[in-house]
Amino acid sequence: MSAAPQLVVHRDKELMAQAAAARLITKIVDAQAARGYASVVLTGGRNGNGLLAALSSSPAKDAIDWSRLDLWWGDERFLPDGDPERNYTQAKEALLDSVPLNPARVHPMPASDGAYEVDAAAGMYAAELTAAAGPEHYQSVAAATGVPVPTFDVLMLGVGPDTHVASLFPELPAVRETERTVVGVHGAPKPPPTRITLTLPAIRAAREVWLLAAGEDKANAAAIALSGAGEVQAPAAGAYGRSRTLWLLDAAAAAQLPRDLYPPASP
Ligand SMILES: O=C(O)[C@H](O)[C@@H](O)[C@H](O)[C@H](O)COP(=O)(O)O
Repeated sequence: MSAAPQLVVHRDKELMAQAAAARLITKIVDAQAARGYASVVLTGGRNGNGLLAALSSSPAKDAIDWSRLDLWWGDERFLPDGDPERNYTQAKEALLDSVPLNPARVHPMPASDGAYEVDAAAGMYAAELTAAAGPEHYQSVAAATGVPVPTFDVLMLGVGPDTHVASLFPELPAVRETERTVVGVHGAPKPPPTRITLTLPAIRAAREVWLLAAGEDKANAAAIALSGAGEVQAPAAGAYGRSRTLWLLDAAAAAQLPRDLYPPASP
């Protein structure tokens, strides 16, 4: 488990998106310089898509070799391919359709109009993750499950007002999962009710986990998750990386943090 979460608070959600995009560009460029490729897990939601849109408009995006970037998803709404509510559809619109990615390295989660119902579809994605976990990933076993997954350089997660991350909602079965890396979700409180999600063991295989929280509707969730709540009651509290856990907030989302947690450099 990484050390205590690091917090960075930005003035507002627009600046948070821009600064997080710049941070991601640098992380990807550094990973590609060090290992020849980078592996990133995207998140759905307004903050996640805001970051992608900010990245799309950044002149520095061309520093990334898009052909050597592996993209995965932390969760997906189990809807037909192309549905505007799918995280993959929204990521394509925000960024992916405007950069020269290698399609073989982009791994959307299965859609509901494919060959599998949601639980089997989740199993297929778990198998795809394991197949991608080559020898250089040998150490990235999703702890507790024993199942190999790729060594993600950065895994990003939006944070819901109820402290959910990916499609891991408080008290539902998926947040308690310790055997599998990807599961189907039924009856999610955030529509649509049927989803696919990485589990906490898979999330924790990432080198770095970045949690994105902007807006006053996230203030209570951030305070709960960062004040020692349990991961079943507050899934965001269980989202941490092997070497770094970074909370990227705006001032509104940080408003209820205990003063001793509020980073000194914040505006
Ligand atoms: O499928 C989804 O909806 C997301 O993956 C979900 O986990 C999202 O990131 C949070 O609900 C925060 O969403 P907002 O950033 O829109 O508040």
